[in-house]
Amino acid sequence: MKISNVRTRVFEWKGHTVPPTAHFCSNAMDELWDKGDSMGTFRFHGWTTVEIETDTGLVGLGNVALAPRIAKAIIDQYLAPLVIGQDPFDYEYLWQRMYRSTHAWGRKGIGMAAISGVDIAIWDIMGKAVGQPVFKLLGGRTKEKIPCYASKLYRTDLKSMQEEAQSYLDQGFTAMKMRFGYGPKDGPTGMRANLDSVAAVREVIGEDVDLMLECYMGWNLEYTKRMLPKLERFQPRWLEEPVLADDIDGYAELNRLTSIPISGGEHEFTHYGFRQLLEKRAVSVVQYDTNRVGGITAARKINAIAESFSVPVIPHAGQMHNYHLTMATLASPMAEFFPVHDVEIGNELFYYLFEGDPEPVDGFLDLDDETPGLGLTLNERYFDQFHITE
Ligand SMILES: O=C(O)C(=O)C[C@@H](O)CO
Ligand SMILES: [Mg+2]
Repeated sequence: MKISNVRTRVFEWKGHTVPPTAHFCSNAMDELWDKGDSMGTFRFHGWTTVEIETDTGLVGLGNVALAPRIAKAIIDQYLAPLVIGQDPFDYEYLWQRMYRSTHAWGRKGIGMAAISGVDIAIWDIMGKAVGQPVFKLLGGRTKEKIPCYASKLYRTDLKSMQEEAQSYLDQGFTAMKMRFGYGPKDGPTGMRANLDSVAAVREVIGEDVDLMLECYMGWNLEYTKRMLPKLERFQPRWLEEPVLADDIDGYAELNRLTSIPISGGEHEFTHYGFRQLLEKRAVSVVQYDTNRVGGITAARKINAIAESFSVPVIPHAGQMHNYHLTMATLASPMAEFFPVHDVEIGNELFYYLFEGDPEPVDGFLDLDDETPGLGLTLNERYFDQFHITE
């Protein structure tokens, strides 16, 4: 079997979006004097799809969620010529071919995200070719079902956050993630507002529900050090991405300081990047996203390294490319789940573009043993609400 064609498309949402309010989610722009629309750079309102065809008529579907027009250009100009004419089962060779030939500029960021999209499509083809779900090629079923946590709870008024938290309890979730709205520039008042929001959510969910706290790189080392002792009484499951992804020593320092597990990796790339994070004991929870980190070929290597450090892997974002790895990996105890709702920050856009993701029932997801590949197709129902570039 040979790869005969690589088709990329960019889908940019032009439908209704819910505008985020001020202090919606702390993020890396917050420390600048002119924040402007600070969440602007962190919205995901576009996606690149990668459809890889074979001479046997199979089509594998991959995707990239970062900088979609650039991802498309990289795949069209650089990566497609490297995989066309090749056997998709030579996936390790193809990954190395893409990685090494783009090494001067591709190792991290959008170069690696583009490689991820191609790699995910190749794994989809392999599953379809042998008539097996991808998780069966990765180690098979390590759990009866995948526990998942509801991930939204952006900072709004406390009553709305409490109602939202209650709605996840009502749906059967026993774990959820909330976002902070304030950071170093907001002073003691912001610090108090951050603590009040955690207290408000804890008040509703009690002590027996896992609560994850997301900073999205909107804090700094000094601020985080001051926050950690104040947060300990809420017993969070983890504190996520407190500082910039590049400050690996900062992560390591924080992780040593506190009983709260520090999590990260959503903005890290390849097994080389994660080896560094793990060797430095910088994170207590690994959170790569398969469609950024180097695809399934890189993610499975990271899983093996993390297992050897006894660090759990709980990928960013849920979604099928991550769920298959989570199902096949004992070191992955649960998955993130973005609740389905109107398009807002863009995490939920996946459901408008793709079909096939399992719906959680009582806080658990399952994957079908009979659906070959990743089990994902394009959802044409909303195509008229996207600007589509071939
Ligand atoms: O879900 C996460 O971990 C994210 O970082 C999502 C991002 O949109 C910030 O909330
Ligand atoms: Mg995150």
